[in-house]
Amino acid sequence: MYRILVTDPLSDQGLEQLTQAPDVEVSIQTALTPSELLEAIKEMDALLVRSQTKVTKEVIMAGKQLKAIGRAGVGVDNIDIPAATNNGVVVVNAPDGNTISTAEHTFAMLISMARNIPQGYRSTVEGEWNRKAFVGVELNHKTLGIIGLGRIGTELSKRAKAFNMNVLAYDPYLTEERAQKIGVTKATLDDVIASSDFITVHTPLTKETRHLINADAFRRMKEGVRILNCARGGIIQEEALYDAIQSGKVAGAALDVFESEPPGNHPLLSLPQVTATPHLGASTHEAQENVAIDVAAEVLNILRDKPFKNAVNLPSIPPELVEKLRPYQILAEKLGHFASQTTHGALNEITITYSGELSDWDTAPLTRIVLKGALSHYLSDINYVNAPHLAKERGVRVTEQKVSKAQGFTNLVTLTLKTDTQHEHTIAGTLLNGFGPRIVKIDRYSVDVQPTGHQLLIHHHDRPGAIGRVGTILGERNVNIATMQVGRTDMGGRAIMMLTVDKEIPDALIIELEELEEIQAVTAIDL
Ligand SMILES: NC(=O)c1ccc[n+]([C@@H]2O[C@H](COP(=O)([O-])OP(=O)(O)OC[C@H]3O[C@@H](n4cnc5c(N)ncnc54)[C@H](O)[C@@H]3O)[C@@H](O)[C@H]2O)c1
Ligand SMILES: O=C(O)CC[C@@H](O)C(=O)O
Repeated sequence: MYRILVTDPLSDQGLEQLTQAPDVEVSIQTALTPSELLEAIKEMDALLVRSQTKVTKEVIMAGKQLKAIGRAGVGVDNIDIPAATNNGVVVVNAPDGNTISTAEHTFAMLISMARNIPQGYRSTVEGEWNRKAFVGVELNHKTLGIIGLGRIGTELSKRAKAFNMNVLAYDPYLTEERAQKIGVTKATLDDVIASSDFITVHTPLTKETRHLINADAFRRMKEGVRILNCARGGIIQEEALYDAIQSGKVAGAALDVFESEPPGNHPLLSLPQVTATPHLGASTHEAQENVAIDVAAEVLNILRDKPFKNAVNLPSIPPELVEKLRPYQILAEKLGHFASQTTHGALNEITITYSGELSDWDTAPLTRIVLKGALSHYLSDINYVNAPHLAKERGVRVTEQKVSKAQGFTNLVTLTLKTDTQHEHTIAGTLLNGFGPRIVKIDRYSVDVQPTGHQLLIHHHDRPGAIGRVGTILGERNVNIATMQVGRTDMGGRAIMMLTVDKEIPDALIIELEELEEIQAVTAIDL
């Protein structure tokens, strides 16, 4: 039974798929204090939040069973992503469901700011009829500068164009081709700052975007510019905005978000030029239903070990690549596990070489799987999310190589592992069309081993009777040999046996085998 904690209000439709799932127990506890949250998270497999719950490192550490955090919305700045990654917790969001609502909200704020609708409303309900005080400006032919042309920025640009506005867009990832397709002018940040009548930000809050709009930026803006922030508090420096409004440089500001929420008695709210909403961008029935349904489905997929798409702390993989890589996942996992059980000493370095058809693909997801397997012998809490991080933290150098030729195979994955004892160990595997994964090389020896079940890797001297003696001892101990492979470098030299046996080999039997004169080392492997 999976236990899911929901700590912010989520739409009923989203929750329904959780409450009706036979393998899920849902606990809805909104408005928890930080210490109550630390207690409530203890036994939980997943946590679902919107933007109110602060998912700190302490919360993540307290969630000993935690596997997934779902954010019903886009921004994940209320979640400590590095802490989640380090603890192997997948963070997923619902990036698409509230795009239209937030773009519409931004546009609503843009028009209402241009026409002083909130101010006019307030004055009218207070009994005044002041038509002179609220003369506005048209949007027609004005320039809207959009900083961050992602999902919301793009939707907003369509609405602005419908109102005959010129749209300038700055986004470091915006290509000329995409700008043309959307029908906006690709601009530099300086251009947007200096040439716009309205400036709106639609970026995430990052190191680069924190205080992107600061006193210096306001100095370079047009007189009478109007500013919007329906993205994240902190992108605009609030004191600088206050000063720019007071000086007359900025004619109006429409804010849905603040550096600290709720903003309380914020100086900006005392200015008549400022209109504000309480983080309402995504607050429509449609958006809340969309994001809750999306994120609940994603979290269920994670818990049930099914594919999921919107992970924030895992690289996103295009669907066509997921399909291509899927058959290789088992091979990668088996090779990693094999390596973890047959490498002796502390791992210093692992090189993963992808050859043949694999050399043309993005193999980073396979590398995560190999690493998870290869380090699983040393680290109990390792998973796909934290494997690269834990490898780095342990000082394991990871290198990925691509080689077009695959030594006679269509594809080949080769792991070369080096330990602190200067021991170097190589394992190579391939995916045989129709037959699944095979280990085809162990150090210098060519083999053909199906990586499954209980196996014995025996290093021995190539002498008559060695194989027979191993077989006799196993037979006497009632261990049936299912398959056997022998490899040697040269006649009478070093050799290996790879046996698949029908049951787990006890330690005492390994010691007994190692006592045979021809045997150098015996390793039991479970795959
Ligand atoms: N007010 C709300 O209720 C509400 C609702 C939804 C989303 N949001 C916020 O709106 C923002 C945008 O959401 P989205 O879904 O469009 O995200 P998105 O990821 O689709 O778009 C963000 C864009 O910002 C660009 N960007 C990143 N760094 C930049 C920089 N330094 N300068 C310029 N551009 C930069 C990215 O390239 C990307 O195109 C996020 O901060 C999100 O949290 C707020
Ligand atoms: O949960 C909300 O309503 C806010 C969502 C919004 O800020 C987001 O980033 O998706």
